[in-house]
Amino acid sequence: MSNVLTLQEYQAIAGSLTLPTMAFIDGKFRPAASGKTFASSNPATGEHLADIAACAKEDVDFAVAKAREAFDDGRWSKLHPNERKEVLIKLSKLVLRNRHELAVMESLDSGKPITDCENLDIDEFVHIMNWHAELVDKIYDQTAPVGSDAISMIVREPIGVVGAVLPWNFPLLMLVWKMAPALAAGCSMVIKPAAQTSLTALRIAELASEAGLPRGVLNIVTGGGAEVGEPLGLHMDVDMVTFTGSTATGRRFLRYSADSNMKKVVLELGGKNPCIVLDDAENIDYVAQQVCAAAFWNMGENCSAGSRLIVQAGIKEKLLERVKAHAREWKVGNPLDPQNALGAMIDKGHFSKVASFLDKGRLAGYDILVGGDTLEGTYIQPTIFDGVANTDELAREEIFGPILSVITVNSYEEALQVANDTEYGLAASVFTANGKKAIRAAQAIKAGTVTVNCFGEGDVTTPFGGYKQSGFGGRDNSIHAHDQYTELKTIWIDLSDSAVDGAID
Ligand SMILES: NC(=O)C1=CN([C@@H]2O[C@H](COP(=O)(O)OP(=O)(O)OC[C@H]3O[C@@H](n4cnc5c(N)ncnc54)[C@H](O)[C@@H]3O)[C@@H](O)[C@H]2O)C=CC1
Ligand code: BAL
Repeated sequence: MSNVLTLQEYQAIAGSLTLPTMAFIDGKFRPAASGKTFASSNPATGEHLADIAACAKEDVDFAVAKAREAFDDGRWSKLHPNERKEVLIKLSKLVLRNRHELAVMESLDSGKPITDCENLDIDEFVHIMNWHAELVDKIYDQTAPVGSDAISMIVREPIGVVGAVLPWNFPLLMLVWKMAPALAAGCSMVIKPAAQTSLTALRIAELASEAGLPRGVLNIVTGGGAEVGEPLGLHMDVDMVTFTGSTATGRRFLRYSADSNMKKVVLELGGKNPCIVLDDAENIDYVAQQVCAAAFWNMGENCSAGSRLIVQAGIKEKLLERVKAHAREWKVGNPLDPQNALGAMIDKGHFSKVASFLDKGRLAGYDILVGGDTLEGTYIQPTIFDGVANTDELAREEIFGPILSVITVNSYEEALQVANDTEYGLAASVFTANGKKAIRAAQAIKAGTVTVNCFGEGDVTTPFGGYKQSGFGGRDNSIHAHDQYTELKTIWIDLSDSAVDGAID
């Protein structure tokens, strides 16, 4: 069932929103200790949205202290799993009750199209939250096969205080990817949303409190990367940091960890993902739709965007004809208008970066099959460049915009070689009617997720993360995500007759 309203209804909601502006620490909205704020604006219109607390190290220290206090006294970490589950499911219900408000807030803050905010971000938030909540009272610990003279229990304990540093491209979704498993496992959190997109994280924290999440368990500290992200990464009392964002910033978190308390670090980073279409692919119209979705969905502001189309020469002409037709269906414009599939780029700086790749493509003399221009404001046309070599800058850099580079290959083997010729390894898609080739390709491609005859990222049941410089230390989603917010402990109990208190009369 679609939950989408009309443009007029969304505009009315936008006009009546009360936007959160303060950090959320120890169960309360609070200004930054310095009293400073930063301006947050609507990327589609440039209009001022809110002045948000510009937090810094002392706010991070306060939030971590409160998260630690909450963790250590067990108000959440030691609750019966069933009680944690109930609070998180209540949060999901509150999200659904406030869905239109949250969807509009997300769209205004990020430039994302409202239909995606409604049908993807909100629905997935709820689904993922419920899945992890439901998991925690159904999983069991283990015992090891150590013989009859001992019992050896292998138990999982929540890891402690988790710092999460989030990107701006999927504010709600990245929040729940981190927050659902960490909270379900019993951790306390200090979360730093991207400065461009703080609003929905703050509102979720408020709803979580309404759902019964004890104070101090979920803290949202707003502000810049250097001011908030860095002190969180360097903090001596944070047990783990989970990060999604650029590879360059991810690298910093490894250094922060090494320079502080060797906290666990999980990184979900960039991608330059291949979409391989082999000569024997069938249902070309569907393949073309998927190629476009891979390249253009979320304005290409997506770590798993299929930004390299690696096509075998024999099918190229037929495929590109359909790809061009489908690319033109991706309407760009006002994110609040449900007619539009693409909204605005996140900010002027990022818009200029993506636009510079349009210039580079023109200068390089590639064939522009579709688009190639910016539109008034911070909009970029879905663009397809043909004739790109895999060694060219467009095929190597993560552009994070709706630009597809077409690379032609002559064989299956060449397709795989080109697909793997990248520093990244997040995701890949392969289109072929030959099952054996599909499986061999999926095995050969060095990427965390390989989809066959479709584009996608899996779902909450499947781990998401990268090989090579696309990821480090763990995965989002699935039971593996749950596990990474826990420590493994062995408890060995000696039952032998010589054990201290073990003799049986
Ligand atoms: N993998 C992904 O999902 C994402 C990839 N990117 C890529 O990164 C490029 C640059 O975008 P940015 O927003 O600058 O990404 P970024 O990786 O710098 O930002 C992500 C998060 O890290 C924080 N951060 C920034 N500098 C930090 C520092 N020194 N210490 C600690 N935290 C810090 C930011 O405030 C934000 O919360 C994009 O063009 C895109 O290619 C950006 C966002 C998400
Ligand atoms: N596509 C979900 C993860 C990301 O873009 O960062």
